[in-house]
Amino acid sequence: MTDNEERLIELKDRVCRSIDETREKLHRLSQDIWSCPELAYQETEAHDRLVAFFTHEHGWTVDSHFKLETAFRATWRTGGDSEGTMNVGFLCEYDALPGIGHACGHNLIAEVGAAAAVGLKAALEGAQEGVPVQVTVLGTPAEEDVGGKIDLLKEGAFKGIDVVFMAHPSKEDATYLPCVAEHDVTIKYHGKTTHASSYPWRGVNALDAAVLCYNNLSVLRQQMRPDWRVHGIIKHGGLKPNIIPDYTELEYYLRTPTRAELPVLKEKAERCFRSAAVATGCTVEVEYARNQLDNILRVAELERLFERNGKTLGMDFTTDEDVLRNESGSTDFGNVTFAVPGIHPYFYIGSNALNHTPEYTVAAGDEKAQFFTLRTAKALAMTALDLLLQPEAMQRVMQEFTEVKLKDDKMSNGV
Ligand SMILES: NCCCC[C@H](NC(=O)CCN)C(=O)O
Repeated sequence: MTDNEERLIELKDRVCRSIDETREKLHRLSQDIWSCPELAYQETEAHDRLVAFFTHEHGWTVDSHFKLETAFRATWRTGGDSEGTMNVGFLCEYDALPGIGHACGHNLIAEVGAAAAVGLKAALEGAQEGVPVQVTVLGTPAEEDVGGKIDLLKEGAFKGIDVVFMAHPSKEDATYLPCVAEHDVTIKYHGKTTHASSYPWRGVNALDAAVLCYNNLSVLRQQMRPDWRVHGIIKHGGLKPNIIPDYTELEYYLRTPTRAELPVLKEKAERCFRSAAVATGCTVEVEYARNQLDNILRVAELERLFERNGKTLGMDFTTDEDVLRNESGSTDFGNVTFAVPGIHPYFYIGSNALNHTPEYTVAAGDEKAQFFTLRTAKALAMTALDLLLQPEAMQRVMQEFTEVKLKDDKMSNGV
């Protein structure tokens, strides 16, 4: 075994020990976020709690309200010249869902990011031979909405970060799950009110348009690729049965495995929106969210390193092809992966509950989740050490990142 390999093992042990030594503070952090669920862009308490956490940990430079009201940044760097310094990013999410609190376990995402960063710092600050590194923690709000990471990308918050890590609670350990491109769209129909019984023929029914729109999209599914998704709600359907609705509103999510396919689905969906207006005589407004979520650009080398570290800690990564191929969601982390190589693995938290259910909310606040959460943080920090101490591994990551980006560019440009 080479000296470097021995050094890597020692530093990985340090990471695990330091995370274990910080487990009480980390658990309190996670519990405080979990017990005060806040919606996208309204995560003020979570922001303040995380800022306080890093402020009280020595050595961090903390920027509160970093480019966004509820985003933050905490940085720590070893000495040495900035030239050779690798900047390793860890992301924290902390937004909850309406009505069901932390049903996606974002309190645990925050804990993983904080734990991995604290663990990596503790391991490196005591290292005899300096490893030039900057550890950057970014608090990224509103993943469940239009994506705070995308806003932060636009504001340059990821500039200078060489590799980025986060992890997401799930019902199993997975180095990767399909994370697809997604865009929110709001459809508004305008009609004309009249008495629904006395002279309905004099009205223009916006609810009819909404129902036709819903049905148009429901039949579109038969002509969609099986891995595309169209799903939504009628947010406003009218005021009273005897008033022909003159305004209705629907919100839909349109999803395709790659960002290149999304325009194709949008064109088909828009025909559904507009034909409902034609059929009823309504006018229609189609409004897309300011941010489109991109699919995750995968870097297999990062996944391989993470899986190897996770297995040494006992993580049991699923091999269920149905899960690995079909159980997809979206995340604004996808947009980050087109700017910075990164991984977004999933981790078991001691429950078989499904994300976005009240049962998952309970599981995300359960003490039982702590072991699995810290184990994942250790695996992330260990993977960062692989890159820091093995430049050839980082070179492989960058080479692969360049290749997959080129391949995506060609697909997006129809080349
Ligand atoms: N613009 C809507 C984004 C919805 C993102 C959401 N993400 C997840 O559920 C992943 C875990 N948070 C989704 O896929 O619906």
